[in-house]
Amino acid sequence: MTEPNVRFDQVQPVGEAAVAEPKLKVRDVHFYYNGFHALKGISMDIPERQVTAIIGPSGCGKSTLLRIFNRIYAIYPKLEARGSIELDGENILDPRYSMNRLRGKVGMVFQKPVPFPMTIFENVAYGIRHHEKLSRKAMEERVEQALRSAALWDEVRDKLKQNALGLSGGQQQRLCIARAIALKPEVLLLDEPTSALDPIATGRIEQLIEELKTQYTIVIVTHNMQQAARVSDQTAFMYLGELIEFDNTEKIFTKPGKKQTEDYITGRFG
Ligand SMILES: Nc1ncnc2c1ncn2[C@@H]1O[C@H](COP(=O)(O)OP(=O)(O)OP(=O)(O)O)[C@@H](O)[C@H]1O
Repeated sequence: MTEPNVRFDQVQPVGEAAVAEPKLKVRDVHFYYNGFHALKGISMDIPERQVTAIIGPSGCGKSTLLRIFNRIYAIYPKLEARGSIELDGENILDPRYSMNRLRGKVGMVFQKPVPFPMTIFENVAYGIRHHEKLSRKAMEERVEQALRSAALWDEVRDKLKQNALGLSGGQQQRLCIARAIALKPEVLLLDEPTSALDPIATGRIEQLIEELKTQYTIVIVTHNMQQAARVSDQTAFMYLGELIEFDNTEKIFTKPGKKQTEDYITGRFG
């Protein structure tokens, strides 16, 4: 394993998508799975209250990068991240940045909806209780607000005490989004959030992403290039652990700057 010998403030982010006030500043990030070099010097600026999509062929490191943004890897031994990721100016990879604080600021929704085997209400309330002590009334308001933001309230308002596992796949995924939103995060990470859903449920989630970006900085990993083109403002194309190109989504899909990007979006590989 080689130690990258750089000063992070000297590393320039890739692409035109660099913005004046990024929410997340990623600088020379390397990631190792038990010695396997999975991310190779990623630098990018993720703009606030916009949707940034990460695309690329299977195994290129999309999910690895996304998971670093809330340091999920830290719960596993032998996984190691190098470099820096500043969230509002503070390096979240620094072990002194508390996990609890990070989880409050950066929410995550996974590929397969995984509601807890408890009531719909409790699914949303559970995480809040770990972070805050609210009165019953305040908790009810917070849960309702989260379910409304996730465009699920009207469908579940009369069955909050029913088990969440009885919801459809699309509803379960919106519940997982509500659960993440309930903690009032600033950044929302979505790891292929619609890959287990039918086209109608997918459309609802895409519409929801459009609405949520007025309040949250969203980063989405998707295999579906049409989806990246539809929902995102910026797109990052990765290949073999490297960030090849990062630019406005329209530019990436109409006039990519790199041949590898063009080959990928035109279906020549991947
Ligand atoms: N737990 C792990 N242990 C060892 N290697 C891993 C682990 N997870 C991922 N990798 C490797 O790291 C690289 C990046 O994986 P990652 O899951 O981030 O890719 P991806 O672009 O999200 O792929 P996909 O689109 O197939 O989900 C791959 O080579 C993968 O085999």
